[in-house]
Amino acid sequence: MSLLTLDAIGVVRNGNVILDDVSLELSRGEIVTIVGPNGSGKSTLLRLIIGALAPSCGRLVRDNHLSIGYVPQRLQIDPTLPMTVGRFMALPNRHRQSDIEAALTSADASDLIKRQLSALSGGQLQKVLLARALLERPSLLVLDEANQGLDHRATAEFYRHIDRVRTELGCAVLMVSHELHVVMKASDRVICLNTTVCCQGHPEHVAASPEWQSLFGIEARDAVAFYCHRESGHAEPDHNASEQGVQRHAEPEQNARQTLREKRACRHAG
Ligand SMILES: Nc1ncnc2c1ncn2[C@@H]1O[C@H](COP(=O)(O)OP(=O)(O)OP(=O)(O)O)[C@@H](O)[C@H]1O
Repeated sequence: MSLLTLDAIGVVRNGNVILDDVSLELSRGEIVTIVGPNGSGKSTLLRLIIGALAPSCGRLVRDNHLSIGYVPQRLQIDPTLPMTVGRFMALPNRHRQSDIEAALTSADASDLIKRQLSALSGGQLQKVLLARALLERPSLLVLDEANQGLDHRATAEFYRHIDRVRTELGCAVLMVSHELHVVMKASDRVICLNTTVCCQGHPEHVAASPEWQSLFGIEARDAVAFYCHRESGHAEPDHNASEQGVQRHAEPEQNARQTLREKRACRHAG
């Protein structure tokens, strides 16, 4: 059974359609990334999933045992509020000190436990937020641009950590990121959102799809292909989206498929 099912979800705010006809499913153990341009509805979709926002239409079904750990895009901290990282980790639910220390160590943030929250750098704060989200051992970890502020090396370690978390907890991971080439390599499935779901599937196939290229350009495709190729040692990346690897949802693409079928029919006929 899926952890989470969204069926034809729409969100309208102040007369603006922010999400339209969004359907998706999430299962335990998978890492799924939502990509899309600025203002395409990614954070709204995450807020809907964590229950901070109600859909205007459609159906959202959560598994009875679903528990969500959420790492927000940003956290406003009052600089006058005295609050150490250790204290912050114990809110709102109490945890054993040993569990807090283990979570911070696992997020490479053990040296921050006595520091003031308001004095952390952006990258340090993200590590602490991730550690706190994992304390609850969620069945779904939701990350909204959680690698913001991390340098190149810390970002690579961050995604290795997410992969370990997925294995250890068996949870699903749903994340949003603009670091397309890095985040896509770390994902099992990519969902390309632009108010509605344009296409979804295996990262390399999505990056090679026409919908992706019309949103992000050829350069983004090549950056992803190069990165995947270099990291995996695979043979030459396939720039032609395979029909198995990517599900598209745009009308022009249906026309393209039709043309493809016609071409194949011609080839067979010839
Ligand atoms: N309460 C609201 N009322 C009206 N419009 C809103 C509201 N909340 C968000 N929007 C609009 O919805 C659109 C999607 O916003 P959202 O923050 O979900 O996008 P995003 O894909 O996460 O963007 P970014 O990549 O820039 O973080 C934006 O145009 C935003 O201005």
